[in-house]
Amino acid sequence: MNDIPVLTIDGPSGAGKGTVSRAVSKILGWHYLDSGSIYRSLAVAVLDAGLDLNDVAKICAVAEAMSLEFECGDELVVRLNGGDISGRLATETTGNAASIIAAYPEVRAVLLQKQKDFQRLPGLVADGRDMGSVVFPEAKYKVYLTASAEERALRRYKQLIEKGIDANLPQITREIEERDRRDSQRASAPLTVPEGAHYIDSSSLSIQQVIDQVVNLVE
Ligand SMILES: Nc1ncnc2c1ncn2[C@@H]1O[C@H](COP(=O)(O)OP(=O)(O)OP(=O)(O)O)[C@@H](O)[C@H]1O
Ligand SMILES: Nc1ccn([C@@H]2O[C@H](COP(=O)(O)O)[C@@H](O)[C@H]2O)c(=O)n1
Repeated sequence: MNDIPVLTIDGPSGAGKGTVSRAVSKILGWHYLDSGSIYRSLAVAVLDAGLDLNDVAKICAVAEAMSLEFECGDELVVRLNGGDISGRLATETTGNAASIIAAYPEVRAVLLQKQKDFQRLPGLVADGRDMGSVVFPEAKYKVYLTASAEERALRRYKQLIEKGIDANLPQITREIEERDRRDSQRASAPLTVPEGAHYIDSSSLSIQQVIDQVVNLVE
């Protein structure tokens, strides 16, 4: 435990955690941890190595060996072992593989310290599934951000189309529901509303309304 303030924003896929966290971290002048991008980067490394997604020992070895660099500008730039993989992180293939390997407690244990290391002055905004429950349980401010599965699927669909990535709405809805089920039912660090978290349902809120609520919580 130290005195560096942390704001955790947890919630299911497509709830707006990343969008809101990036904006709030800029307003506060705090650092930003997109923990999902760490799991996604590992998924890219594992898929590139042609590993079986059930081979926990080899996945852990890849997680221990991988070097990740993050550059937080307008767009997040992520380098895996020196190579820019930013363009590959947003796909549903990467997200689904990330969700499968994230269920292994051994994998989570390897990635735990890499996430804690982001806690630096003047403060940190951390988004993910277990930020307020496991990685930063002592965080001063906690938010649980959600929205209906239909709304989240629609947001993800529009986001992928805007990025020029081929997308199919019924398939995305199925995948989001499957990911919700896997992330919230796994035994290790499941998606949950952390104790003391401020609950926001953004289904009918604009991005700006959510940002304002979160900033008010801290200020
Ligand atoms: N309140 C909102 N109203 C409308 N669109 C939103 C809202 N919040 C976020 N979005 C849009 O939804 C999409 C998904 O948002 P974002 O990537 O921030 O979600 P996320 O919770 O970080 O998802 P993941 O955990 O899968 O990375 C983005 O295109 C974003 O602009
Ligand atoms: N703290 C976290 C963050 C992410 N995950 C897993 O990674 C998958 C991808 O995350 P996104 O936030 O980028 O969508 C997600 O579905 C989780 O399975 C996690 O377990 N813990």
